[in-house]
Amino acid sequence: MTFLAIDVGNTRLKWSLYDAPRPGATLLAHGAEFLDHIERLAEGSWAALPAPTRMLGCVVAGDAVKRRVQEQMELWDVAPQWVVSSAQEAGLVNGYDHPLRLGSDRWVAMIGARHRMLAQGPARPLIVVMVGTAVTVEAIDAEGRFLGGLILPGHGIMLRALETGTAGLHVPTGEVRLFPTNTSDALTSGGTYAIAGAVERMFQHLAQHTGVEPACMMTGGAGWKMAPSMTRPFELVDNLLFDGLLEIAARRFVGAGTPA
Ligand SMILES: Nc1ncnc2c1ncn2[C@@H]1O[C@H](COP(=O)(O)OP(=O)(O)O)[C@@H](O)[C@H]1O
Ligand SMILES: CC(C)(COP(=O)(O)O)[C@@H](O)C(=O)NCCC(=O)O
Ligand SMILES: [K+]
Repeated sequence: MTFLAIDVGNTRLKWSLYDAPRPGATLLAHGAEFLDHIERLAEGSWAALPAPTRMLGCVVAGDAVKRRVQEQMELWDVAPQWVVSSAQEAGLVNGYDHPLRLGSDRWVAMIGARHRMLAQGPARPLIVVMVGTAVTVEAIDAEGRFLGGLILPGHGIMLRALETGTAGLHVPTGEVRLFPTNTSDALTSGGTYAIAGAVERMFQHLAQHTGVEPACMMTGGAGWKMAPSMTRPFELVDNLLFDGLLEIAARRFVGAGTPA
């Protein structure tokens, strides 16, 4: 009983194959492709995989990209299933004005983070930071209620916006510095501290709202870039999205959780 989890963001498709659709399942294979290279999957890294029995994914890159991914999946006899954010799922309550409009990647990452925290100890308020194409900073209270979150441009978008909006900011990538003294360092540090500052602010909001010091988890392709610049203790998790997809899959594919 193999399970394929797919996360299609605005930059890359990430996939993981497990031996079962349940938390703690054994990872059999994994990979990532830029969206331009999706058409390589069926004849490339997916060609030699054991056929997945179940699949669950989340996609925020639009319907055209979703169709391109599903075409590659025709290699196997497995029904594509995509998570849609809902009012509640897997112990989490969605506080968004319109729960369906919340990015499904955000919802799934929060579910993964909440269960990861519960597996480690007692429930606490939780900040979930996802550093991908965009950056999201979510606040969840100790009862599992998603209170709301921030959306910011990621490193790449911030730099491109400054490059296209000005005449004098076409420079190579710099270093993060406390007091940047050249344009490259000023841009790299500005972007990094914009994100770190947003996380710090959300941390304060949640601490004040709940009266308890929140836990903090960070994930996403560019999470490692942020790690040295954070102001609070946090756990850097490889891919919270896959943790979340395993939680949802275990509930959705009931009876399918026992490894073959
Ligand atoms: N090996 C890598 N390939 C692509 N992007 C990377 C890599 N390492 C870090 N990044 C950074 O991560 C961001 C993309 O992260 P990712 O989690 O793939 O985003 P998304 O989920 O939005 O597709 C890019 O903006 C890039 O700056
Ligand atoms: C905020 C996002 C663009 C993040 O995308 P990503 O960086 O993971 O590619 C995505 O979650 C999205 O399109 N959300 C829909 C709007 C919302 O969550 O309010
Ligand atoms: K993402």
